[in-house]
Formats: sequence, structure tokens, C-alpha cells
Amino acid sequence: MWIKICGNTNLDDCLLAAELGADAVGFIFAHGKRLVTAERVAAITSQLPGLEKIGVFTTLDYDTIVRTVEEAGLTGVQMHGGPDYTLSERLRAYFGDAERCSVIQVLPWWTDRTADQQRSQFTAAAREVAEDGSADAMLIDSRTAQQTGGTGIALDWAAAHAALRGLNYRVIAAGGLHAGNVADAIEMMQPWGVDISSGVETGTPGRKDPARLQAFIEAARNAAARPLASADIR
Ligand SMILES: O=C(O)c1ccccc1NCC(=O)[C@H](O)[C@H](O)COP(=O)(O)O
Repeated sequence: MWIKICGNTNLDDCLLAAELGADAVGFIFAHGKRLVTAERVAAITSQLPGLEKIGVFTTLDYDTIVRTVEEAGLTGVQMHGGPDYTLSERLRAYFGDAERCSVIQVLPWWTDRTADQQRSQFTAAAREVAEDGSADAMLIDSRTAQQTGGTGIALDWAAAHAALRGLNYRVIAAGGLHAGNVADAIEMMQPWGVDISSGVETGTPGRKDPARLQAFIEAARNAAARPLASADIR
């Protein structure tokens, strides 16, 4: 199970995430409570060996993304403004393989719409990401009319899983996860990875709570090690 801790703003939280066994840390280059600059992130990533460093973008501007990846020392891009297949392909062509820079396409799950209202559009978008093939994974995240990401709201994992059925592609589950619900999310969605931000914070957005961080990573690792109760393995 690939585990990403998102919305970081300081080195200490990233070092702790690495020590506790996270695979990736994320930084938000989009307006909101956890916005960071490339300069600030460069000071963090230069002291973080061996961990994936993912930049989260709502912009679809190719030049801005490439420049930020290079200035901030990132190893991956999470595209919250799309999906945009042309941009994904251009980033893949520029950076080469995922070793240099992975590309994650975000598919929104609208928490203010029912599963029936969004299923067909969601499934069509997921199929397009899979058929296009230029992204390394698709990340399913809660979206509201007000917030593009970092909502802290859980989505309907079973409905999302059903809408993704038959797709042979890496899926990352996100949106409102925490130590108490990640096992259910893993059981119901059967993702390749999980991503969290708000659920490992207590007060200030962008500051991670060590106890919550540890509890989340342990819960995700334990859940991933258990055989699935459901026989429905994608
Ligand atoms: O966190 C933000 O402020 C943000 C703003 C715009 C786009 C994405 C943003 N965050 C992305 C994430 O932190 C995570 O990838 C994901 O949304 C999970 O967040 P959470 O529900 O808080 O666990």
C-alpha cells in the first residue's frame, strides 16, 4: 500500500512521515490554507532523501508546473485541475519515466451529488485516464462546490469502487480519510494507495499531528496486510 501524506508546510512533519514509513509527501501549490512556495518546498525537499515529493496543482499551465517541479525539487505532479490528457502526456514526454516525475490525475467525487448523479460521468473520465495511459495513477478525491481538495470529507467508497470496476489501473483513495476509517476505505475501494491531509491535523492546516500521523500509517499498513473480506478483487 502506497501512502502519501499531503498538505505539508515544514521539514519536521515530512521527516516524521518518512520515519513512520510514508512513501510520499505532498505540497499544495494551489490557493487555500496550505499554500506553499517553490522556494519553501525546495528547502524541505533538499533534506528529504528517498521519499516521493508530490506537488499538488489546480493550474493546468504546463510551464508553471514544469518550472515548479524543477525549482521545488519535486518527483511527482498531482493534477487537481483536470483531468487533462494533453497536459499529462506533455508532462510525461518532458520528464520521461515515473522515476523522474510521476503524474497523478485526480478524478473528483462530488460529495454534494448522489452516486447516481455522477456515476456515468465519473466512469467515463476514469476510462479515459486508463485508455490515455500517460498518468501513473488516478486519485479519487472528494470535491465540493467550494473546495477542490483537502476537504476532509469522506466519499462513498463502495460506489466509487463500483464505478471503477473493470479498470486495470492504479487507484489512490483520498478525501476525509483518518486512522479510524482507512481500513474500511481500503476494504471497500481496494486501492493501490491512500492519500491524507486533514485527518492527520488537529489545529493549524498544514501542521501534522505526530500521534495522528503514526495512527494513520499503522492503520493503513495493517489494513493492507489483511486479506480482503470481499472476493471482488479488481
Ligand atoms: O489541501 C488543500 O488546500 C488543497 C487545495 C486545492 C487542491 C488540493 C488540495 N489538497 C489535496 C490534498 O491534500 C489531498 O491530496 C486530498 O485532497 C486529501 O485531503 P483530505 O480530505 O484533507 O485528507
